Amino acid sequence: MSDHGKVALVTGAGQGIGRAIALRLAKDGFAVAVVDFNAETAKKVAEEINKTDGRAIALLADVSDRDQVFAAVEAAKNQLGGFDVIVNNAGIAPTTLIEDITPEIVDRVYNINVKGVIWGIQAAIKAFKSLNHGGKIINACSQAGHVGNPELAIYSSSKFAVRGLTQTAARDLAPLGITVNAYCPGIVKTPMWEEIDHQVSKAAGKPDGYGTAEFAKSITLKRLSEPEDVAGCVSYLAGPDSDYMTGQSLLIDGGMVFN
Ligand SMILES: NC(=O)C1=CN([C@@H]2O[C@H](COP(=O)(O)OP(=O)(O)OC[C@H]3O[C@@H](n4cnc5c(N)ncnc54)[C@H](O)[C@@H]3O)[C@@H](O)[C@H]2O)C=CC1
Ligand SMILES: CC(=O)C(C)=O
Repeated sequence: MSDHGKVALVTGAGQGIGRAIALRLAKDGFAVAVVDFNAETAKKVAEEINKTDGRAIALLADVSDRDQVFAAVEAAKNQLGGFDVIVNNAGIAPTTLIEDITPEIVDRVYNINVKGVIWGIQAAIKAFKSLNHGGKIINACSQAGHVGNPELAIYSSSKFAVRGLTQTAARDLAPLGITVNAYCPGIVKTPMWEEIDHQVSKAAGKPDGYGTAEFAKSITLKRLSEPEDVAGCVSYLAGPDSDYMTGQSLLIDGGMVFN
């Protein structure tokens, strides 16, 4: 309970990695705003936290909509009594073969994965400034933001953008006492990964599981990761032990990519 009394907001927290992060930050002592565009799953995760020792509220927001992100941060600040950490976790990952990419798919992925992070950064700055203190901004990147991933051109490029945003925001926001870092998972067992495996396997004319086996060949630690592996890294980035770190995009991918 090292961060008792602090407030964190996690987007895309209704399932998968975001859910694990919300549960972990609650365990660390944060009051947590569980944000998702799926009201039902967000409510379930908040209830899960409140049933144990934690404190959480569920908020509905589509991160691609700037006004909704600002409203969610404001609601978290008012209802939970502060604002210290934002985790811009929400993202989507449709497979995109280069020749089939359409303007619609580019807009959909960039509106959520890139603009959603920008709106989250801006909304957090506004909240930190109104409270006269700094804070921590944590963005979802990926190993796919370090190396181009096959069949994921638009997704991979969106995560390269998140890495760039993280570095620039770190430089711009340091004078305000705000640190900005990102986490870069490899293959995490979530509904997102299940769908990628299905699409990649189907495109290769193989049964489900083929895509996972292909990607997994490059995992040094020889296992896929659990959402909790990622949540542990985010717990560190949200807590005081990472105070002297900014602009970093931490690989937590079992050794798929080496810097
Ligand atoms: N699963 C994986 O292997 C990896 C995931 N990541 C990143 O981690 C983050 C979380 O991924 P997963 O948990 O696997 O995904 P997921 O698809 O299992 O869960 C994503 C959650 O975000 C929500 N969401 C999606 N679009 C939203 C929007 N516009 N506004 C609000 N909420 C929205 C969904 O409703 C869902 O609850 C993403 O940014 C993803 O790119 C990075 C590397 C690997
Ligand atoms: C989905 C993703 O970000 C991967 C495989 O790194």
